[in-house]
Amino acid sequence: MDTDASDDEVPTLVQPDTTPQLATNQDEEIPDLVSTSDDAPAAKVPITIITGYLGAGKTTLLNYILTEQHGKKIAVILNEFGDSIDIEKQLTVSAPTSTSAEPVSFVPLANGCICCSVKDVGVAAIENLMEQQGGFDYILLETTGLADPGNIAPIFWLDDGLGSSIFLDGIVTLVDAMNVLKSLDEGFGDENRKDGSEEDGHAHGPLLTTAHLQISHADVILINKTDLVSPAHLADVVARIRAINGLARIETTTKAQVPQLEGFLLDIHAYDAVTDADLQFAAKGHSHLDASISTSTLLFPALSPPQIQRFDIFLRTILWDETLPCGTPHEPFEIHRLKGRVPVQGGKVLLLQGVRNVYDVNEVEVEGSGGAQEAKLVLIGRGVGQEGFRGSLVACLEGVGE
Ligand SMILES: Nc1nc2c(ncn2[C@@H]2O[C@H](COP(=O)(O)OP(=O)(O)OP(=O)(O)O)[C@@H](O)[C@H]2O)c(=O)[nH]1
Ligand SMILES: [Zn+2]
Repeated sequence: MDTDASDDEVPTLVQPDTTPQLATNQDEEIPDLVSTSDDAPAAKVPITIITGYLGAGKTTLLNYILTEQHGKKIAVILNEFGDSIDIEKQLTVSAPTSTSAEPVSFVPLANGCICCSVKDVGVAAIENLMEQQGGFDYILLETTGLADPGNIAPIFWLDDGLGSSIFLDGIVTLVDAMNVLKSLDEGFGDENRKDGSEEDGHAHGPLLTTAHLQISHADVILINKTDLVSPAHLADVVARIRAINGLARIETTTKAQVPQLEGFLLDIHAYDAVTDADLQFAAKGHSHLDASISTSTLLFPALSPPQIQRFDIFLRTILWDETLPCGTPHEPFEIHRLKGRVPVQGGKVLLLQGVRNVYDVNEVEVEGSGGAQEAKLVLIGRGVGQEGFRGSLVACLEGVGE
């Protein structure tokens, strides 16, 4: 992809397979295991994607963040026009000031922030905007209510080698406490809704809705509008959402007022290091509370050095081919998010991150007894709770089929 910031074209949304970043299934090479120890280039601007079903409170959250004292100069980017509320309304009255092919409007906001709107978001488009307006510390991208973050996140989750001036910090999903269970069960008015019958004529199991996609990909989930529901209903909502996404941090809010911005919503670095704390919510095994999407955790012993390659084959096959390798029969599945910490005998740990078919493995040195710890691999998606995952992993690590 051309990342030249002077490029006049605003790129359209690109899929992982057209973007030379990290490891994708178009790049059949085994990704290098790279150390994270080398110096991170300074002054990269974090981008947080804010997603959520229609009316969940995305704009309310943006306004809250912008009016809080955060000491940051924030650029807000909306990837749609034509909503009648607050920020969106201002957009329609401002004149385009950009030289890019798509109309872009800037609106000054409180705290020296700006707001702009791009029809098609892309890294080069955003880098352009930053260059024109200058000096921003943070970018918030509000997606449309029916957006699938699994299509958006890989665009911003870029290889360091591309030298981008922005990096994906995290995905925040707003959920409407009153309506979310209905959205999960019915997917009303939902363009991403997938039920049993698909083009290939196979049944793919229970209904998958936009609400599922937005929850399964999230790093932070705000269950908003708690003033409209009873404590019992709220408890049901929390349990259902935790069953879908065992990795995200969950907070309940009214008017999207989070207790803390820094380190909770902003600057969370959800796509770099994987800490034990990041994996603490994901219980052993998996839950059946939601029929469509679940979180499943695989625990296994530290790898021996020759098993690193075998483990990578396992990862590549489940993420790129959506099949279980090493001779394991399985039902259809799809993986939305993956995180893991996998110790290797001798004191290294593999830190794993994945979104859809894009993944990254970082090998880091650890102090002390890294090799003695148990490995933990957390998968979020459809069909990830099936027993075959464990058998396939064990068979691959044993070298079956080599
Ligand atoms: N009762 C209640 N209303 C809320 C809460 N948070 C937001 N709202 C209201 O819900 C409505 C929708 O909120 P928005 O912030 O516009 O939601 P959105 O996700 O940006 O909506 P779209 O952009 O249309 O998808 C507005 O009228 C808000 O004032 C809350 O916690 N409780
Ligand atoms: Zn909105």
